[in-house]
Amino acid sequence: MSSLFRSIKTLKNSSSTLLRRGYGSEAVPDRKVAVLGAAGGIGQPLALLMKLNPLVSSLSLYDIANTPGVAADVSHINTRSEVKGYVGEEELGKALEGSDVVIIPAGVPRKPGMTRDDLFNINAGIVKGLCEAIAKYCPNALVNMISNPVNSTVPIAAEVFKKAGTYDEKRLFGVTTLDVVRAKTFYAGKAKVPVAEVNVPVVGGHAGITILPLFSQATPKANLADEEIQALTKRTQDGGTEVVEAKAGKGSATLSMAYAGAIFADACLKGLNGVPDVVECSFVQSTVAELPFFASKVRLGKNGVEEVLGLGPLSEYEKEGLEKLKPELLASIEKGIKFANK
Ligand SMILES: NC(=O)C1=CN([C@@H]2O[C@H](COP(=O)(O)OP(=O)(O)OC[C@H]3O[C@@H](n4cnc5c(N)ncnc54)[C@H](O)[C@@H]3O)[C@@H](O)[C@H]2O)C=CC1
Ligand SMILES: O=C([O-])CC(=O)C(=O)O
Repeated sequence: MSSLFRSIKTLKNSSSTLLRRGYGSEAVPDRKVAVLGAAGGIGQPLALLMKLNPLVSSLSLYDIANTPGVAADVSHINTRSEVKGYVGEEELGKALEGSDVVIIPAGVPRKPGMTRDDLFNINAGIVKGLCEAIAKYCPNALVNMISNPVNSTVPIAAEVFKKAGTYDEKRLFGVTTLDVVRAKTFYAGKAKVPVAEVNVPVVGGHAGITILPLFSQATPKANLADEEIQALTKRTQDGGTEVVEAKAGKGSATLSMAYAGAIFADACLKGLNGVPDVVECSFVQSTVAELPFFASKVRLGKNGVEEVLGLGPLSEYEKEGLEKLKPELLASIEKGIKFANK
C-alpha cells in the first residue's frame, strides 16, 4: 500500500512539474510508445530515454531477439511508464496495438566504406514488413523512421501505407534530428557560443550531400568565414561517417542517435498533447523543394504534421547545395517507391 501511495505522489509531483514546464494546461494523457528494434545499439539507449520521458505511460519494446532482457532491465526504473517486451513476429501485433508513436530503429548499421544506400537491400525489407504491421495494428500512430537509408525507407513506408489504405502524410516522419544535433554542436564549438542556445535548421535528406545545414540561419549569430561555414557543412554531412570510422566495424552512431530519437519522439508527444509551437526538422512529404519528400522545419500538432515550414532565405552557398542534392535525393526516393511496388 505504501508503495502505491509513493507512486501516486511521484506521479502528482511529476505532473505538476510538467504543468510548470509548459507541457500543457490539462492533465498529461496516457500515451503508448513502441520501439521496433529495441534490443539494438540505438534501441536500448532509446528505450532508456523513453522510459525517462514523463509523457509516456506505456512503453512497448519489440525486437526479433533479446527484448525480454532489455524490457526487464528498463522496467525496474521508477518512472511513470509501464514497460512490456515483445519478441518475434507473432508478438508484433500486441507490441503495436494502441500505439500513439512508433519509433523504428530496426535494421543493420553501416561498416566503414559503406554508404547508407548500401543498407537498402536488407533494411528495405525489414521496414516494409514492420510498416505492414503498423497499417494493420496501429494505423493512426505517428511513425518515426530511423532505419537507413532514411531517404528511401520513408518513401517505402508511405507506399506500404497507401496500399493498405491508411496513409496519412501528417503521420510519417524520417528522423533527421541527429543532423540538427550535430550541426548545433559543431557550430557552437566553432562560433564559441553556448551550445544550449544554438539553433540551426538542417534540410534536405539524411545522407551525405543531401544533408544541408543552413548555417546562414544559425542563432546566436556569429561572424564565421566562408571557409569555416563550408568546413562545418562538410563535417555535418559526414558526421555519420565520422562515427562509423571511429567505431571501426562495430556499427554507427547509437548513443547520439538515441538522444536525437528521444528528442524527436518527445516533440511528437508534445504535439499530440496540444503543446503549441513545437517545431523540429524532419523528412516528410513536402512541396517546399519540388521533391515528394524533403526535410525542413515542421510544426507538430494533435494530428502530427500541422505545417511544413518553408526554407527561409538561403545563402548562395546553400542555394548551390540545394540544387546539388536534388538529383541524389530524388533517386533515393524513387528507389524506395519502386521497391515497395514491385
Ligand atoms: N536516422 C538516423 O539519423 C540514424 C539511423 N541509423 C540507422 O538505424 C538502424 C539501426 O542501427 P543500430 O541500432 O546501430 O543497429 P543494431 O544492429 O545495433 O540494431 C538493430 C536492431 O534491429 C533489430 N531488427 C532486425 N530486424 C528486425 C525486424 N524485422 N523487426 C524488429 N527488429 C529487427 C535487430 O535484432 C537489432 O536488435 C540502422 O539502419 C542505422 O543505419 C543509425 C544512426 C542514425
Ligand atoms: O552514418 C550512419 O550510417 C548512421 C547515420 O545515419 C548517422 O549517424 O547519421
